[in-house]
Amino acid sequence: MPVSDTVARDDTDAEGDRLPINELFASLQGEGKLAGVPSTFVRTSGCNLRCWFCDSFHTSWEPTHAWLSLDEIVAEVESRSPDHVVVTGGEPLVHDETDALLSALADDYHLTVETNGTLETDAPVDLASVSPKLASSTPTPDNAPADVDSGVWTERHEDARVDLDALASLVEHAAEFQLKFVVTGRDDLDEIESLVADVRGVTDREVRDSDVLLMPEGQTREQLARTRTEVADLAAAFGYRYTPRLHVDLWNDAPET
Ligand SMILES: C[S@@+](CC[C@H](N)C(=O)[O-])C[C@H]1O[C@@H](n2cnc3c(N)ncnc32)[C@H](O)[C@@H]1O
Ligand SMILES: Nc1nc2[nH]cc(C(=O)O)c2c(=O)[nH]1
Ligand code: SF4
Ligand SMILES: [Mg+2]
Repeated sequence: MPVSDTVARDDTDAEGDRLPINELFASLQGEGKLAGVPSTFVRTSGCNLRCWFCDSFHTSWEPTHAWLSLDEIVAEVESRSPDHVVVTGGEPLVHDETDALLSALADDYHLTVETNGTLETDAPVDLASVSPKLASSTPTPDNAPADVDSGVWTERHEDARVDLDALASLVEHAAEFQLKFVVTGRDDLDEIESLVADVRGVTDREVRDSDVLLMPEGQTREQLARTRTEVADLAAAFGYRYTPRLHVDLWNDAPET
């Protein structure tokens, strides 16, 4: 089961702003331009979307978490050795307190934010890792995770999954950015081309083809083995960058990897 379904920590009694934390661990960045870089991951719980394929089920469809104060989160980050921190989720930007966490870490760490691109932030970010969601991510009664009534979420997800203003803001705000698309097959490429053109149309910042990353859909080694060669071939054909999912290859996306 990718990401933690039980939470090792208790809710805090400490004073101050808090965030719902599903897991916090050191690993290697598995995805994107910084793949392979030792990084501490802070995974918040809660999301405004419901991708059918979400590899973090216990932060979206069925959130589990402990509430930790920002001071406790910073202390847990400081107790680990990486100088890169990845704030992810769930969708980290649904929580106002995420901005305060980023500000508290900014002087001492390289900060990546993994976001679905529907929300903005004013906080310091070194790499905005933006993963806009395509039509192929939308949950239906057939593909949604078991025991979930997807009817409501089909419409809510479809309505919310692309926000060009938020995408422009994220691309302009961070020191660096990447647009990291989850690709399920050739049919996704027309929408990616159209969305990249739309983003280029709403920002003055240059969006190079090398800022566009194609990532194969797959939560397990077996699933990835079925998708990655086609996605790599599509990246080569369209001139975009391919990103592996190293944590799936190496650890089969076990919790805290
Ligand atoms: C769990 S999400 C959390 C951050 C944010 N909610 C988002 O979607 O970007 C982290 C990354 O995993 C990707 N992802 C989620 N499920 C996936 C899957 N089944 N296959 C490939 N990538 C996936 C997301 O697109 C995103 O880039
Ligand atoms: N190793 C590793 N790299 C990652 N890069 C982005 C991740 C995420 O869940 O946001 C992730 C993750 O869960 N594990
Ligand atoms: S936006 Fe991210 S966390 Fe939310 S459901 Fe999709 S992949 Fe999961
Ligand atoms: Mg992950």
